[in-house]
Amino acid sequence: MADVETYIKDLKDSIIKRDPNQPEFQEAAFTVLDTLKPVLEKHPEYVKNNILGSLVEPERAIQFRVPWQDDEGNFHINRGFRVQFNSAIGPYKGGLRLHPSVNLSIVKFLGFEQILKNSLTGLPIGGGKGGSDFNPKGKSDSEIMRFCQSFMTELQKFIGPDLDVPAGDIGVGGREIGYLFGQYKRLNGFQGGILTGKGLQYGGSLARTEATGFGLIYFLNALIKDQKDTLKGKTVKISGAGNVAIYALQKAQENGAKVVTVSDSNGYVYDPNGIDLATVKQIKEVERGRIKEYADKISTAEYHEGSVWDLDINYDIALPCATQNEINEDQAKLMVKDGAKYIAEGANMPSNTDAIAVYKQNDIIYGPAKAANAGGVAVSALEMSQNSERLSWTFDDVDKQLKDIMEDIYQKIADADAEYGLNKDYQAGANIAGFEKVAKAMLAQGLV
Ligand SMILES: NC(=O)C1=CN([C@@H]2O[C@H](COP(=O)(O)OP(=O)(O)OC[C@H]3O[C@@H](n4cnc5c(N)ncnc54)[C@H](O)[C@@H]3O)[C@@H](O)[C@H]2O)C=CC1
Ligand SMILES: O=C(O)CCC(=O)C(=O)O
Repeated sequence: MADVETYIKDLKDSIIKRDPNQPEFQEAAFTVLDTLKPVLEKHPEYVKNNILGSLVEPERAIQFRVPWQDDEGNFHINRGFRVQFNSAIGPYKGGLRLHPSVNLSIVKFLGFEQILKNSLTGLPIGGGKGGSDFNPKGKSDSEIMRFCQSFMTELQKFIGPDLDVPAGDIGVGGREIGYLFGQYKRLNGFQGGILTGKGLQYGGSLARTEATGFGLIYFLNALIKDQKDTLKGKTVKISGAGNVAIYALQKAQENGAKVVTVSDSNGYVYDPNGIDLATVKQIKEVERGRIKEYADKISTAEYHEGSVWDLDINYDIALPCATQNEINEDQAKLMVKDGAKYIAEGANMPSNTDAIAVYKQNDIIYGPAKAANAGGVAVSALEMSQNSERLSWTFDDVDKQLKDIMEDIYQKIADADAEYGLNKDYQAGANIAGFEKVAKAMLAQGLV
């Protein structure tokens, strides 16, 4: 049997050889492989049974054509994906992303992260992810509807309430889930459990809209409390102005923090008086506008093109809630210079590998995405439970369960950190705690 170092190195080499053009997937997989070394030392059976070899290879990766017609009658062809990565502990579960950057590498990195994230929730859900390189920006409602109908016409062959349950991600919110659900129903009849993030009138869960952002703050609170500190009075930078960012902003403010930035892919607003939540909701949720418009409405705010992580101000907490690799090494160094003490990731893989090294070298306490943003998928799993029992729970009931789950996730990763002597390396703690449950299930189920 290979020693652990050689085993990991051979696995990385085989990933590079098989998938040379998948940098995002390599980044996600290599980070996990590197942090699992202490578990493999303790559990040689995982090496003997090549559990990690199975973990990094999706059970199934589906790619399909998505034809749709725009309002002027032109024909377009996009590419759709669903990667069903791992079903060891439950049906595949994870969102759908609509963004021009979507390709197999991005869907695989997201699906891979989802395996360990879903495991951390303690709920019976496996990992998957999907999406398309369709760009929803500037499209009319009818174009979005026609695209979603075409996408679901193909996707419906591969999903089911006990098989694979997609949800939203970048570019997929309540409107898109509604169109996707409608098309599924037209083809197969009403089956509430085939998607989550549904409207409240047809099987959605209260608090799913808020779940990822609220969950991020529940997680952050647990982490900060453990450092004998508090969120109250802290200055916070948030990136993004979508679903995750908006509800992180709301809950951070409810906890007495001052959030001074939000952003989109064009630029960011900095409001030293604190961002006005209602204005952001109006621009992004109602008008579907650009964040630049915030500065037209609020006189204390400045708008700048570019990345919010290049803004040089003193602050305490970073909450990246936009997209992958939005923070690089130099931006992480600026974070250190600006006095930030904590980072908790609302987006998936927003910090690149070099940025994470800077956090660790400078004692910035780092809450990694797969733990910090697990609230969305956790409430999705609660939506699945409500669909199965044909009941709807109250907002407070779901919110309370969400809070408990996020605190439990923090405890699991802190315990793993302590057990393996990781010295507050919560990234390794999250990977280890998420992996152990999946690995035990995979081992029990044999070579499948
Ligand atoms: N919606 C959910 O329940 C969950 C989402 N996430 C992750 O959170 C992140 C945000 O997702 P959502 O808020 O759902 O999407 P969304 O579509 O509602 O919002 C995305 C936001 O990020 C901004 N953005 C996109 N690309 C950007 C770029 N290159 N630079 C700066 N800003 C950019 C957009 O302008 C928008 O404000 C993603 O990484 C997603 O995978 C993670 C867990 C659950
Ligand atoms: O709610 C879900 O199933 C999707 C959540 C998701 O895509 C994520 O956690 O990144």
